[in-house]
Amino acid sequence: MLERLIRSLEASPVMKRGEYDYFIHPITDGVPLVEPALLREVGCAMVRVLDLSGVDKIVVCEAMGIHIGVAFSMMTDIPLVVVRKRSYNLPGEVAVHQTTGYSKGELYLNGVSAGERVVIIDDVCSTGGTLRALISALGQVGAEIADICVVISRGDADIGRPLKTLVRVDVSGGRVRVVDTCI
Ligand SMILES: O=P(O)(O)OC[C@H]1O[C@H](OP(=O)(O)OP(=O)(O)O)[C@H](O)[C@@H]1O
Ligand SMILES: Nc1nc2[nH]cnc2c(=O)[nH]1
Repeated sequence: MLERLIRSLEASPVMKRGEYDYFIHPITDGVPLVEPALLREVGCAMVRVLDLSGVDKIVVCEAMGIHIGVAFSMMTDIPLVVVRKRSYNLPGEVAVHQTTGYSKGELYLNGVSAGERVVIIDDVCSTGGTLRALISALGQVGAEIADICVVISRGDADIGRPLKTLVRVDVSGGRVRVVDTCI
């Protein structure tokens, strides 16, 4: 089922961001372009693996969660919340710190209330810093996290909760290899 994703990942270029080996792929970077068939394949797989029972909202992070979140929201009719990298100073906004393998910044959550049931989706989990920040922000507003899924995992980050992954990759020697798939 994930043939397009697997084929395109194994053709991904890898570049250095400082010491970090960073792969470049349409789903994780939006470049050179995002094929609708690839986006559909990812969206359909996420619909199959995620537990959506009673879910009120989908939570994604700017920027590379957005296209996946839009596809998933249109397929499931569940509203989408985008966690932003700048503040809107709206009442109840929650700020958390994000650290990745190559960057640091702040994330700002709006639009989720206490008691709401959400799923988190994202393009990739590497150090887990982004997912831990999202989990912390959702905990601070009192939301219930029903499920979490990323398209691609690299490494074995501990996010303190179960994480579903469409494909696991190894990035070494300047290459991406798919080592496991969930379906
Ligand atoms: O597991 P981690 O080490 O946290 O890495 C994963 C995060 O890295 C990327 O986000 P990034 O903040 O680089 O921004 P972008 O989505 O704007 O490219 C990606 O979209 C994930 O959210
Ligand atoms: N595109 C891309 N995004 C990432 N986010 C965390 N690691 C990576 C990576 O290697 N490539």
